[in-house]
Amino acid sequence: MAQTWFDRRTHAGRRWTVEELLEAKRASGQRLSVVIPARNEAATVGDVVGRIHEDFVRRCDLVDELVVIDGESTDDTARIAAEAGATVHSLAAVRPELGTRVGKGEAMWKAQFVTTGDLIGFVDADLTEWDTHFVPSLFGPLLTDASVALVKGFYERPFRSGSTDDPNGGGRATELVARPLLALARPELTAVVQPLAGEWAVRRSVYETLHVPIGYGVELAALIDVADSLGLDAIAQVDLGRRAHSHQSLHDLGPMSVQLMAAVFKRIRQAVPADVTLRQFRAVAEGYAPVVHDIDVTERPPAVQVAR
Ligand SMILES: O=c1ccn([C@@H]2O[C@H](COP(=O)(O)OP(=O)(O)O[C@H]3O[C@H](CO)[C@@H](O)[C@H](O)[C@H]3O)[C@@H](O)[C@H]2O)c(=O)[nH]1
Ligand SMILES: O=C(O)[C@H](O)COP(=O)(O)O
Repeated sequence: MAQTWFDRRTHAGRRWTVEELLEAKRASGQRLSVVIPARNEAATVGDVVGRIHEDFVRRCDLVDELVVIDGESTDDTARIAAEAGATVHSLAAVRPELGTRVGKGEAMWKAQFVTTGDLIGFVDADLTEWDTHFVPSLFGPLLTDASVALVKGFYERPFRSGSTDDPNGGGRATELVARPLLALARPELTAVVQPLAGEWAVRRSVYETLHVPIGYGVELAALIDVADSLGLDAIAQVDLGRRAHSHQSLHDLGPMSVQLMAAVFKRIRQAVPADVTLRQFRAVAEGYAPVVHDIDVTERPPAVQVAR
């Protein structure tokens, strides 16, 4: 099943020219939004926003809205993103009556209330090696095939830190958590090459029906829920080439992994507490110092169920 899907639904990047996609967009009358969730990404957000703005907002009208959801950054992320051409919304200012949780998924959920595109594409703000063709490549299957609801990007993932430069060493949470979880819980999704890719696109009409984990479970949840509700064939994947990002520390991937596991557990009807405590240990001179994380694994309801 997984291999059959892979053969049918895997596309080369740059398969469609921008002109072809502009034509498909005009013919279908659809509007496109690009959403960039960003929390303390002052070092990279200007490059990500600026280059997308230049290629697809200023030079042509492929992208109708370029939006950054600023997740309570304490650095200059919001100012830099606005200067580079994005419309910037602070997480807390979007539908404040709904409250605010800090997390990537929260930003992507709230993005639904400040965008209008029929198609929504997500791009991470911490990219250090990437290309603007990511954007048309992700929208290509949605603009050209009405049966596709969600498109995942995939790519080579180097791991670069200090003197380490391993061309395929990136994606620690992907390899140690997401892939094994899918192998156990949803084997039909194991042909998704990068299940955690932050670069993906979805039809609003589908996204607004999904429950959205407030943290890093957002990608796994969307994959599973779209496969369950619309079938595997509603998902496509596109080869984006190479992508590098700023790496989190191993210990910071612990809380992320709890959120990934919680999203999958909930989808196999395994009970999960609303708040999870993760306890890590650091060796110090006097012994071992515990580092305790309280992790929010709640989910937001489908946007269609939220009163406007
Ligand atoms: O509270 C947060 C945390 C992160 N982000 C942004 O989300 C993106 C990805 O976050 P990051 O912390 O860099 O995650 P990664 O370590 O890159 O995690 C990978 O794996 C995650 C789990 O699936 C995915 O959500 C990510 O997109 C994917 O890049 C970046 O633009 C962040 O600024 C927020 O907007 N709010
Ligand atoms: O997607 C992942 O697995 C996490 O973002 C970690 O990626 P990294 O190991 O390349 O930092």
